[in-house]
Amino acid sequence: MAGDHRLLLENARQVVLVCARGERFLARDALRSLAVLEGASLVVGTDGLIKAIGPADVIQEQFSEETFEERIDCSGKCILPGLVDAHTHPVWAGERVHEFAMKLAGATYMEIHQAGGGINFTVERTRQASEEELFGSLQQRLQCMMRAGTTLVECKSGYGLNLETELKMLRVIERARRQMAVGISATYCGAHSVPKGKTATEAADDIINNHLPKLKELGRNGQIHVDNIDVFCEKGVFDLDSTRRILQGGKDIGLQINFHGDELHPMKAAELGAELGARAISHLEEVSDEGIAAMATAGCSAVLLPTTAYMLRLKQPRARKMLDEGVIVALGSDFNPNAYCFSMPMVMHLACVNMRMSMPEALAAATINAAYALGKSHTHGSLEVGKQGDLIIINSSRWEHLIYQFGGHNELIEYVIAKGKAVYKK
Ligand SMILES: N=CN[C@@H](CCC(=O)O)C(=O)O
Ligand SMILES: [Zn+2]
Repeated sequence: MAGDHRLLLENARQVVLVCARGERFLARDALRSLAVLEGASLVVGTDGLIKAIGPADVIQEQFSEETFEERIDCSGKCILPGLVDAHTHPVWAGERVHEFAMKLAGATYMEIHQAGGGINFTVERTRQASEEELFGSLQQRLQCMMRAGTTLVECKSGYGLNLETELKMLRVIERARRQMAVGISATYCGAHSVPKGKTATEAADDIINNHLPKLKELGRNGQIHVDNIDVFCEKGVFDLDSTRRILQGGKDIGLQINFHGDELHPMKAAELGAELGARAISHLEEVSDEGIAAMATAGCSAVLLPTTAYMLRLKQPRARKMLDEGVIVALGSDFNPNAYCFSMPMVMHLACVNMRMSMPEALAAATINAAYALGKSHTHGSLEVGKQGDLIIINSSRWEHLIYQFGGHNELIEYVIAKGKAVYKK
């Protein structure tokens, strides 16, 4: 049914704006409490953007003569921004549940990786998979993420390593970006592992001389849109020098730098990222004090991944130190065959319990700061007039239940809305 506006959400107990003054991220004292309206309504226009937010009686008065394609009574419920997942690997084929058993029995991530398991195992299966098969599984995975409240997600390639399969993965991500309601930030991660038969230097040369020029060409003619460049900077994978060359090459063709660093060993990845103007660095379990300070000064966000430290029983990244020093902290699910988790509400819960973040810090990290990590916080990550109408409605009178009820999001989330249209309804 056509209307003057797309959606009216009426009389919510709480509308969690997250921020209300056009902030591009929240850090330090701004994280003490989030902007929340009580007894409020929200309007999304036919363009999918938020048109108005305010006290329920004011909105009722202001829009009394207008019509809406859909109206939802939110009495007793909370409205929050759609969640932003700043780090996922959702395109792959094959099964690695057997590796979970190996890890439970004591094997480390790197022992499995060096024995040909881990990323390289998934690379072989993904190379063999058809584009159709990869798209089908990606679609299902993204639907599971949306069901858990995610409306913007970063999606990496990186299980191809050769140009042919990396492009196949990026085409699959591009198809999802065009066809699905969820917002996607696409990341080229051809340096996720050193392919068999090559050294890290040879792999870096191949990426710089062959992969990046092809990406530039495909981006120019509108075939594939890639936002970010990623490298797994790790002992036994890509060293600091190769990482630098690849990231700089990506930056030179206009990509945002957003890479894996200081996960299993201290690599000085944070220092490198700050120097290169990286938008984000993920993991950081082993980051140095100097690296934290450099990231804070450079406005380089830290994408923390509580599922990884939990599943691999690693030491937790020092979220408190980063927050205290003014680093922009974001969160991601790290969905991949090693960390099989679709749920940002569970990620926020783990961040609170295991990394000692507060609930406002965790929600900001999973909304405005995650959007910042993807270079999209001017359009996503908070409920403000002019931003995209991506939001969730939960059946609870306080927003904190979304974090508190561990694994309870399926019961709590009543609607997931993207650009003002319900993409999930309980
Ligand atoms: N650390 C590197 N990459 C992934 C793991 C990928 C895999 O094991 O398949 C991560 O972020 O956790
Ligand atoms: Zn990752």
